[in-house]
Amino acid sequence: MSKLQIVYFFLRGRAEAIRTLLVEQGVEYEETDVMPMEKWLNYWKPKMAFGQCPLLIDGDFELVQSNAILRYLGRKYDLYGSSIQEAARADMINDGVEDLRGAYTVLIYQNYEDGKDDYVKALPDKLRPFENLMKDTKGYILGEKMTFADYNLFDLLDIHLTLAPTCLDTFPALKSYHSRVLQRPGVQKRRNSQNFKDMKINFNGKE
Ligand SMILES: N[C@@H](CCC(=O)N[C@@H](CSC(=S)NCCc1ccccc1)C(=O)NCC(=O)O)C(=O)O
Repeated sequence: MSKLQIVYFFLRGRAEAIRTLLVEQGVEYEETDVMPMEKWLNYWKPKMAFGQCPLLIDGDFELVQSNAILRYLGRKYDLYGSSIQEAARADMINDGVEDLRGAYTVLIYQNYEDGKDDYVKALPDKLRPFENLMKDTKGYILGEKMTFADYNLFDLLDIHLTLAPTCLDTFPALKSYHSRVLQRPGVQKRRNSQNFKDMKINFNGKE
């Protein structure tokens, strides 16, 4: 049985939630760096359905779109709740994560110097919905068991704590949630790995 393979840039970016899920679930995987840029542009990019990575290779099955990859792994490793309503709640929150991740990506790659102050000022209004959604849970998005969406929400909060270290200070549920996920043994295993420590968050080094 060949190992799962992640094809992406050597950075956290849109693959970190995937890596953390796999490490914590005890699933071994190999990582393929798409660089140098010539290799990305001439070899890997043309292979990608939408011209972008990450790509997950699972035997003869290949999947792009980071959220589709997370949902696939959620189904594969029983990280998608126990009912259609629970699955839908995980989907809803993951879609909310994607909305904020998209805004973060625009800031980082298109408007960092001029846009950071306004982004950080507006951040509480973007985080409050997550605080309201998480304040009554028993630990994670669906209660006591992690879901694929928890790995994405955790990564989203984590990269925002780098951007704005006090951004969770007025959101106690999110602050305790972030710490709770961070302290999970599998998450610690990922975070303490040299591979994680060597990776920037974003391609341009801005964070
Ligand atoms: N909806 C997709 C988006 C994937 C995506 O944006 N991938 C980026 C990498 S992830 C990311 S946050 N990209 C933003 C900026 C960036 C550009 C180039 C290299 C690395 C990062 C990519 O493949 N860029 C290279 C290219 O388009 O030729 C998903 O969720 O997987």
